[in-house]
Amino acid sequence: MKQLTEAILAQTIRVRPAESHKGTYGRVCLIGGNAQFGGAILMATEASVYSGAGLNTTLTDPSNFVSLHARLPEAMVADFTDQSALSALVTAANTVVIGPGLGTDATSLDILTKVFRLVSSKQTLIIDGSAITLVAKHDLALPSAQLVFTPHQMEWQRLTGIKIADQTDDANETARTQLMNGTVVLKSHQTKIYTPTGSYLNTTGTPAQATGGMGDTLAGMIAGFTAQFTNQTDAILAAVYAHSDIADLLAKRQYVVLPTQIIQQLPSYMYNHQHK
Ligand SMILES: NC(=O)C1=CN([C@@H]2O[C@H](COP(=O)(O)OP(=O)(O)OC[C@H]3O[C@@H](n4cnc5c(N)ncnc54)[C@H](OP(=O)(O)O)[C@@H]3O)[C@@H](O)[C@H]2O)[C@@H](O)CC1
Ligand SMILES: Nc1ncnc2c1ncn2[C@@H]1O[C@H](COP(=O)(O)OP(=O)(O)O)[C@@H](O)[C@H]1O
Ligand SMILES: [Mg+2]
Repeated sequence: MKQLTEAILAQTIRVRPAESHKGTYGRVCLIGGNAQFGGAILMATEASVYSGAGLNTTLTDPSNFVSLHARLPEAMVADFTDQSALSALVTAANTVVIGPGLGTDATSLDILTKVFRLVSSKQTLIIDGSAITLVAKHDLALPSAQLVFTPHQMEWQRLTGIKIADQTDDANETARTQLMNGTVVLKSHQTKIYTPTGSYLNTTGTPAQATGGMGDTLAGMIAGFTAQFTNQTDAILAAVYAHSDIADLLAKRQYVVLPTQIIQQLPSYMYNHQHK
């Protein structure tokens, strides 16, 4: 297993070409946030916007529209039960993220299965949070997209049946290949990334990060990075490294690091680590 180093940042974060526009930096569609978990999709969306994705649309429960717009006027919104909006927005996206705060009821399952039917092989699909739990519970067939699962250890246990104590590198890599030809970001205090071209250990991170919404934020960062940067594996690795590296920097002076504080740091952090 290779160790992730700071080199992944400059390798991935390019200097923006002058001749460009918002479309150059990718379209992200984020789906989640039921009436109870609106904060999760808000944080994922904010992370994608602050990572620099050119156009961001959030499909969520309408009860989240006002809070999302009040915080983040840059994002567009639509009702996640609106079939025609879902179809148009998912189809137009480069990267789709589904699951933060989606919930696991019948409506959530219906939205997830519709999204699985809509995505195609050129799109990156990030499956997080409730969406992982739903795939596991209903044994859903996976679509042909560039798949990225972002489970914590219990979500990985639900998906693969491998108990947390038995989640060794060999077992995880075998489970990944049985599941799909995509990437697994297995989150813990030492996050590991299993990709079709190799496995990586993240070397950044702090217990100051152990707070609700931290994974939702990572899912949004992975969306923002994959939408903008060409090499999808590098984009995922750079997002994982940056998410926890920013937390490490803040934790030098803070007891706890909030997800939204990491998000606030993204534009200056990426400026400092772009390709020279
Ligand atoms: N502000 C919002 O809107 C927020 C909304 N959220 C949304 O809520 C939805 C549910 O997601 P979830 O992760 O909160 O719940 P679930 O899937 O039941 O997993 C928890 C169980 O797993 C266990 N566990 C074991 N190892 C673990 C590990 N390494 N990391 C984490 N857990 C670990 C853990 O063990 P325990 O804590 O009991 O020791 C517990 O039994 C999802 O859509 C998410 O996006 C949240 O993001 C919060 C902020
Ligand atoms: N002790 C820790 N050390 C380093 N990173 C941690 C620690 N605890 C949690 N994290 C990170 O926080 C995130 C938690 O993700 P997740 O459990 O999905 O949160 P949520 O669903 O509440 O947003 C992961 O990126 C994980 O690596
Ligand atoms: Mg989570």
